[in-house]
Amino acid sequence: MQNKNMREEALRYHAEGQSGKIAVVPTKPLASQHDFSLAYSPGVAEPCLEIVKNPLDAYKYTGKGNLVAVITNGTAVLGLGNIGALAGKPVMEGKSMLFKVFADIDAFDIEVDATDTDRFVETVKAIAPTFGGINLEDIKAPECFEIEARLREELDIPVMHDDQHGTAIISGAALLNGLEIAGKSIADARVVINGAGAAAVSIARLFLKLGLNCENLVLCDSKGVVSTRREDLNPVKEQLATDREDVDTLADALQGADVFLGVSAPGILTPEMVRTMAHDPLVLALANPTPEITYEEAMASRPDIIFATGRSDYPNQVNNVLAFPYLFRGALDVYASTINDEMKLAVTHALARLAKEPVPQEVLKTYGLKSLSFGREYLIPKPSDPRLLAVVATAVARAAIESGVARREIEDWDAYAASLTRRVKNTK
Ligand SMILES: NC(=O)C1=CN([C@@H]2O[C@H](COP(=O)(O)OP(=O)(O)OC[C@H]3O[C@@H](n4cnc5c(N)ncnc54)[C@H](OP(=O)(O)O)[C@@H]3O)[C@@H](O)[C@H]2O)C=CC1
Ligand SMILES: CC(=O)C(=O)O
Ligand SMILES: [Mg+2]
Repeated sequence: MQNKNMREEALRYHAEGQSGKIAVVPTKPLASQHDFSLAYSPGVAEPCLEIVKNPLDAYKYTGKGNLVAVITNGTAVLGLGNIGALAGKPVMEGKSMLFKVFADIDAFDIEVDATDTDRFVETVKAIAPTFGGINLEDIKAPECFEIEARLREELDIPVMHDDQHGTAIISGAALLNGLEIAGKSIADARVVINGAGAAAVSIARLFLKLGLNCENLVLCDSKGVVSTRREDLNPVKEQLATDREDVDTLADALQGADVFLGVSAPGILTPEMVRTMAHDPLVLALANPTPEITYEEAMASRPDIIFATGRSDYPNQVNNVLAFPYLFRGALDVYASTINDEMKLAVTHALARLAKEPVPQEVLKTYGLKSLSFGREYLIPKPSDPRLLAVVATAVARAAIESGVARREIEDWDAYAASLTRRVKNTK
C-alpha cells in the first residue's frame, strides 16, 4: 500500500454500506404462498428426488453449475505471508467479486482454518458437492502442490490453484508478447524467475511448454539460486534446479538475462541488477501488493526496459484476474471434469492475440487514455476489456471439448459468444 490516503480509502470502501464486497441474491420469485410451496416444502422435494436418480441433474435444478468456491487456508495471502484464514477473507471476497463481475459466475469465499494438508483436503472434499468448480487461493508452497494434485485426482469438477496456474497463464501471455516486442525468440531467451513457490513453479513449467529452453532458466528462492549444488531443496525445486556452476545469487543470474519474473517479495530487484540485463529486458515484477521493484525505479533504471507489475495502478497489469474468471466460465459451460493444459494454453494464446487487436473506446475511457495499442506499455489486454469473456471463455470451452474433458457440447459457437457478451453487460 503506497500512502495513507489509499489505506484510508481502501478501509472505507470495505466498511461502508453492507460490510465486505459480496452478497447472495435469490434467482426465483418468492412473492406468493404458491411460490413458497415451489421453492421450499413441499415443492423442493421434487428436484431433490431427481438428483438422487441422476446426479448431473444438480446442474439443471440448482446453482451448482454456476457456482465456484474460492478456498484458502490463509498461508500465503498475496505477498503478506501466512496471515491466517480469517485475515485472508477480504482477498477471497475480492476474487469472488471478480468472478461475478467479469464472468457472471457466483462464488462463495471459504476460509478454512486448517494448515494441515490432510485436514484441508478432507474439508474441501466434504464440501465439494455444492460447487461446479473449486478455485484454491493463496495456499503456500510446497503444500499447495500436494493439495491441488489430490483434489484434482479425487474430485470430478475443475479444481485449480489460481496462484499457480492463473498466474502462469497470464505470465505466459506477457512473455510471448514482451519477447515479440523486444525482437527475441523464446527458444533463445534467458529467463530468471525470482521465487520458487506456488506461482513460480507453475510459471516455470508453462514457460517450458511454450518453448523456453530449460538450460536458459534459473529460479531463485529466499536463499539464492535454486541449484543442483544445494542440499536443502524440496522435490519440486529439485526438478527445476539449474546445474550452472557460475551463478549463486539473483544478481549473478541476471547478468545478460532477457527476462526477470518476480513472484517473491517486495523491493528485492535493484536498478543496478536491471542494468546488467540484456538489451530490451522484460521485467515482470509481480509480487503483490508491492512489486520486486517499483514502477518509478524500474523506468528510471534504463530506457529500453519493458516493465509490468501485478497492480492496477500502472501500465501492464500482469495479474491472474485476466485468467481465472474466463477459465472457469468456459469450463463450467461445457461441464468440464477438469482444467487441463490444453485449456490453460488456450487462455495464454487467446490473451496474447487479443492484445494485438484494436482497443475498444470503452476501455480507453475507463483508463482515461486517448489511444492504446500493442507495444511496451500495452503487452496484454486490460482487465476491464469487455471482449475478454467471449474471446477467452470460448477458447477454453473449445479446448475442453477438443481434449475430451467436456461433458456437454456447444452446438452454436456464435450464439455462445453472444450469450457471453450479454452476461458481461448484465453484471456491470
Ligand atoms: N500478479 C499476480 O497475478 C500474482 C502475484 N503473486 C505474488 O507472488 C508472490 C508469491 O506468491 P506465491 O507463489 O503464492 O507464494 P509462495 O509462498 O508459494 O512462494 C513465495 C516464494 O518467494 C520466495 N521468496 C520469498 N522472499 C524471497 C526473497 N527475498 N528472494 C527470493 N525469493 C524469495 C520464497 O522462497 P522460499 O521458497 O525460500 O521460501 C518462495 O519460493 C506474492 O507476492 C504474490 O502476491 C502470486 C500469484 C499471482
Ligand atoms: C493476484 C494474486 O492472486 C496474488 O497476488 O496472490
Ligand atoms: Mg493469490
